[in-house]
Amino acid sequence: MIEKGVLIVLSGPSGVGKGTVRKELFSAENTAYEYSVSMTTRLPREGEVDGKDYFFKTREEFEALIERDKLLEYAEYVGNYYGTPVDYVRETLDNGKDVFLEIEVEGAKQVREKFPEGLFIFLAPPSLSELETRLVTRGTESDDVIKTRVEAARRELSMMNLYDYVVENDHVVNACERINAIVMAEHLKRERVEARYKKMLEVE
Ligand SMILES: Nc1nc2c(ncn2[C@@H]2O[C@H](COP(=O)(O)OP(=O)(O)O)[C@@H](O)[C@H]2O)c(=O)[nH]1
Ligand SMILES: Nc1ncnc2c1ncn2[C@@H]1O[C@H](COP(=O)(O)OP(=O)(O)O)[C@@H](O)[C@H]1O
Repeated sequence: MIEKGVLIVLSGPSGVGKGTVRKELFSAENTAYEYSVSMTTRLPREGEVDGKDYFFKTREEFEALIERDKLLEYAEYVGNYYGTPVDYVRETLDNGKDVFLEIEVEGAKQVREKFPEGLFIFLAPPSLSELETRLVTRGTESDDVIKTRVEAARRELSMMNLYDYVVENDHVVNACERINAIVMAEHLKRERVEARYKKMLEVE
């Protein structure tokens, strides 16, 4: 029987660097995780590819997916829906591969309820003022929106104790190293290594 993969959920407040850290993790040649491409109703940005960055859907299509129970979780974020395709996640885990989700906190909460055996990692900023600086430097939001995001971040930060681990995103490479170490430790915990070791001894 194949061991099931680990469902890794990376979440945290807007602007903390989730997308940046995720891209860095997946830029490595030998990434051990499968990235679950999300569904969204937001319009593609320049350079974004359907099926690679997101599956771009109309609101009607997205609502039909909700109706048909095709999403592991979904949330409305700044006027658009975002959600995780449940069939892909289940099939990939069943094939023994780790699945990586990079989602906002409301969605992560839903996954926690449906999938408590997941590995929940909260990406935290070094400080609230650094978070604000990152939102400003990203330059994708107006001053008003940034203010709302920082307020929301206060609430979101209080949710970090619901996670298995908190990783500080001081430097992107450090955050990636910490995440990889956590996943490796989780595998050890789940005794996959022991099982493999036993198998090796059987073969020899
Ligand atoms: N709940 C949920 N959130 C998602 C999903 N995919 C992406 N997100 C989050 O949606 C938010 C907005 O994503 P996006 O529009 O790509 O903008 P950006 O990541 O802020 O540049 C981010 O916080 C993502 O982590 C998903 O499938 N479910
Ligand atoms: N460790 C870091 N140090 C400094 N800036 C960072 C770091 N991680 C991300 N950033 C910057 O912060 C901004 C927000 O990052 P982003 O990945 O879009 O956040 P999120 O996906 O959590 O909303 C971007 O301008 C990004 O380049």
